[in-house]
Amino acid sequence: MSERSGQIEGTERAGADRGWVDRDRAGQSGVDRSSGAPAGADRGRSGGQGGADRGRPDRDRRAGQGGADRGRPDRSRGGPGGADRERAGRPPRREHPPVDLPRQVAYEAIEAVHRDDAYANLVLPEILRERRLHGRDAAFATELTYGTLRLRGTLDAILTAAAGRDVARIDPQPRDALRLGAYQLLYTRVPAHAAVSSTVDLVRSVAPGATGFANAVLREVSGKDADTWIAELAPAADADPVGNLALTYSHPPWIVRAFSEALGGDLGETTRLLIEDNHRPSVHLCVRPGRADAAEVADEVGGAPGAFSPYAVYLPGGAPGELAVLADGRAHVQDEGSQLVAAALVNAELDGTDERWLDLCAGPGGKAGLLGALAAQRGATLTAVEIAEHRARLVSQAVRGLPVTVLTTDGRTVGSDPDLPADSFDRVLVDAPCTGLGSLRRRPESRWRRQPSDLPALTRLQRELLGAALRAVRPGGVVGYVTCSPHVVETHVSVGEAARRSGVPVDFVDARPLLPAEMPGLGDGPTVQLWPHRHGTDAMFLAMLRRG
Ligand SMILES: C[S@@+](CC[C@H](N)C(=O)[O-])C[C@H]1O[C@@H](n2cnc3c(N)ncnc32)[C@H](O)[C@@H]1O
Repeated sequence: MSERSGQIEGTERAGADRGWVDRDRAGQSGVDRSSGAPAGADRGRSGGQGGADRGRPDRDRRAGQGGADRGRPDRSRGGPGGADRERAGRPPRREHPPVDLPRQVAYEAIEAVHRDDAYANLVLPEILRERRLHGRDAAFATELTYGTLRLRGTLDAILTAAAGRDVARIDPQPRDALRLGAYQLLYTRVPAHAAVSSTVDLVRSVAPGATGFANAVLREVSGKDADTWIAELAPAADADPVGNLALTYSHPPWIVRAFSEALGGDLGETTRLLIEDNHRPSVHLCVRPGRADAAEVADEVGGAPGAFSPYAVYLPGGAPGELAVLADGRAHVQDEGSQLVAAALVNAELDGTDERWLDLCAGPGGKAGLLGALAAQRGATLTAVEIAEHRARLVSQAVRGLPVTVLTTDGRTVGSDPDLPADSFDRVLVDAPCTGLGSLRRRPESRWRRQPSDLPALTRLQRELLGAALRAVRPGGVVGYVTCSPHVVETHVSVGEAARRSGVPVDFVDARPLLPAEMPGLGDGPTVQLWPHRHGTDAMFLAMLRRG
């Protein structure tokens, strides 16, 4: 038994070469802070959700929908909530056959993601806390939740075949239970009888009428292993390579196509990326320069210094928990790739003044935290702009004690807002709202939620924000354009269009020397694309521009 499978019951899996199962196996609460949503479509995925919101997107809060009235699953089943109901004078729920708690928790998290548009990395820790699930049980619940959500595409194809009808025609509750059951059967070492009987118990408790159906479908699923199902169901690789990869590695075809295009059509490398996307990455800390040293913090938290960023520490488990180093502001949670692209802005050479820095899309404040700490060391100040109020509040918290002014406004108002004068900043970062396709590892459901139809509005915003940045920067100053998406429309096309339309002279700066010298696989320049499978980071894109 491997080190990993020793941590939780029966999760060593079939198909190890596909990297389907989380490697770190611990509860993740490291919310990825490197991406955001456009104004008006802000899904608030990077925090700011109070406990009552159960990790649902902000639009729910704006619509005034409280958690309790959204028909969330009844937490009294098998948990402490039952006694609460009685104390509150409400009738106890009908007793159901007991469902073991880790699977119940995983089911509730998956259901909340699909029914309420919740984010797994926000809603799961909350349910774990409510249900007081810790240690191995919490790790097992996390594994089941993340794995089932990631592999939904493949699982649905298999369930469709096994059920003899499209999963879309199965009611949502038994459908989610079946996904959870099929995941255990095909991708974990949970014994088949345990996977089937626990799932049938679950279905009996949430959709009693579907119990027999679920039993029959799971028995059909259990008749073949994952590889055999995939060989039967995936389109032939030579006739439809994208369709084959999409089904085999559980990504929507449009995302496979986008990755392949960004990787120059190299399907071997695309495959490695898809495999990496199905792993859960470790949580990275950014140790703030001037406040602490990465090697010391690595010792303190039992982690390892990052491979590339001088500020990075890799945490050993999946969850940063209540680390002192986070509480006292010496570090924040941030993917190493995000650290590298923020630091690259500061590494670019400048002639003349170097005092006024601008972060035009700052919420929730990961890069502003690092830029603010670097500004403090260099005697500069940072203006951090964020359009969404709650995210601007997060920025203010993130930059406490640093020479940073937070403005809650539209970054496109450069030139008309007196706080954002044109031609005046020495360094400007545009960490643009994007599809977030570069951080699918951290958000298991997002590959199914994002749609190609999201692209036009996002790319328009990206171009407008980069145009504003090019107005804000002084002649000779530098602008860093960053996305946590490798989609070429959001990277090369957006940058090219914005530069062309800006009306100011702009030159590309080779971004590669602005990253650590030992970093492999940075391509031909002048832009840089980081990759999970090459660098262990999110797929951050960086273009560095100098205004003439
Ligand atoms: C990718 S996220 C930025 C992540 C951030 N730099 C960090 O490292 O934590 C993009 C942010 O831009 C904000 N945004 C969207 N439209 C904006 C606009 N017109 N002006 C300013 N901010 C905007 C979003 O609300 C979101 O918080």
